Amino acid sequence: MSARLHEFADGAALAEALADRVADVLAEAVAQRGAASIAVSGGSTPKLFFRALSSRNIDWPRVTVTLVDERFVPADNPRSNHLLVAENLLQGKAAAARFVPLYREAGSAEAAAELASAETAAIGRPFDVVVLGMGTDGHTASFFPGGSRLAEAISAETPRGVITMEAEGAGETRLTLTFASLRDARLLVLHIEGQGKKDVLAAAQADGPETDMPVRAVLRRAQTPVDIYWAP
Ligand SMILES: O=C1O[C@H](COP(=O)(O)O)[C@@H](O)[C@H](O)[C@H]1O
Repeated sequence: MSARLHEFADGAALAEALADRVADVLAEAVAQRGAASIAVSGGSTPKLFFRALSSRNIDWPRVTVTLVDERFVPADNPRSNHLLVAENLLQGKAAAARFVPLYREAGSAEAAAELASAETAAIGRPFDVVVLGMGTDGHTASFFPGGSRLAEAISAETPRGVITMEAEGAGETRLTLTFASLRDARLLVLHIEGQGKKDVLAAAQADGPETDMPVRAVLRRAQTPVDIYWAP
């Protein structure tokens, strides 16, 4: 599947443009279907974008926000993606959105994944918007090279849902939406910043196994063309 590259002078310009684009797609979904959905990533990259999107004038009570992936930690943990979203996206106008977390206080990460699978399935499919990030190791979502369930996570045969992932570079056990949950989003964005990640992207766009750079699964096999948003 082809990708389209959108380049910006800096992260602030990217954040505003991406927020405009995402807000347009969410508003259109609300107008056409009465509801909209977005799955976002964590990490250090999306903060400015989250703040820009939170100020957009859309019908937020009709918007459901969830996460592409999460660490198996409670929402008050500084490494929680839920916390990042709560502090930066679910603010201002966007505080009225419904948020579906992936972490649950369940007995195990597997039990949490089952609960999160059921609740994310109820959001409706496909997602209107998915915003992915990428690590310098070529992971996206929690599809980590060497991950314990990587083959299952990126298989086209694995159903939509949330599964657990353990990997050396991941720190905590992860909860991640499967590839099938992400591949057909109406707007599928890969948001990366910095020359280092542009170089990683170029490597991912070259030949090689998906298991070495799992972002390749999305770049090669997503049903929706990937919109790559990049700033230095
Ligand atoms: O572990 C994660 O990392 C990626 C990339 O994060 P960044 O800090 O390099 O922006 C992120 O997309 C993913 O959601 C997160 O869990």
